Amino acid sequence: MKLDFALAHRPFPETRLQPAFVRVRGETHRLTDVALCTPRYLAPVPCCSVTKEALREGYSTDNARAVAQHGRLRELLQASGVRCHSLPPAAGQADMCFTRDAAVATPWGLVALHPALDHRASEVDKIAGWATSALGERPRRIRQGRIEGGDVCIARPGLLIIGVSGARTDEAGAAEFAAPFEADGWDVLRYRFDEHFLHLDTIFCMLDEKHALACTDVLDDAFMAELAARGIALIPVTYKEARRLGCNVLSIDGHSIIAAAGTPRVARMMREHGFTVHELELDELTACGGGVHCLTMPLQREG
Ligand SMILES: NC(=[NH2+])NCCC[C@H](N)C(=O)O
Repeated sequence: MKLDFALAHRPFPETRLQPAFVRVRGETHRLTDVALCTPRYLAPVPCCSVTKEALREGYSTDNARAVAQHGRLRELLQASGVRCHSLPPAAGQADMCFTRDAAVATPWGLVALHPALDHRASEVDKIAGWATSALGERPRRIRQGRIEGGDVCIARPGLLIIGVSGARTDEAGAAEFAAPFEADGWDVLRYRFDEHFLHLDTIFCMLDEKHALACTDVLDDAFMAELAARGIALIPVTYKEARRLGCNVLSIDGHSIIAAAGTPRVARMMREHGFTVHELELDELTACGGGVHCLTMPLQREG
């Protein structure tokens, strides 16, 4: 763990006394620490299109099976050299296993976000309290508008992409989150899309600094041109694959990728591009609208 973070660059004086344990400067740098929350209380809340469809098809959560699937994700992360930190699950917090959404690690420490839905917003105090006691890191809090972590992509040092559907993340939330990045000279790209797609990370996900999975039949051409202008090549995922969370993967280090099983064509394309892909059966979780990216809150990446 590096503790020599340049404090002079911190735009938040109130966090100056905190150790810089939580820090991510690029979404695909070597992951060393991640926060997970076991899906003991996972339940299908009909708040996103994928979960609504699962419910229409008769899905109900088998929590023992969900916990076992999640346990294999944890084992794979640990086997990949990633330290896993556990957020205690709580009854009534049906989506809390999707740790990505309530807080995000930035170059300047952890930021507790401002989710749109009540049951997701109630996760934030828990995570902020946990970060303070378990990690010794008091997060900055977003108070304006709405913003959820699935819409935040710290693509690489100097480039932040924020998904703005107006529902889970809106302009005010995006602006407050982006302010320190902009102050530090980062290029901030806002991508506005329809709330049907829930979060940016269901249709766009970085693999390394120059490659991303992208639901190219959904993303608009202007956004794809912006990505191309920044040297990011897109591996095309279809709409149906994206609904199975085929776009929603975790890059361990820019080479090794963890993906939910169920979109073999996407896994094959990633392998053809030279990535090592680990596929995990996670159907209890994907039925509730989240894949590997949503299930992981990176706390620290090298670099
Ligand atoms: N980062 C993500 N895509 N998270 C998925 C969250 C799914 C969860 N059911 C919700 O609607 O909030």
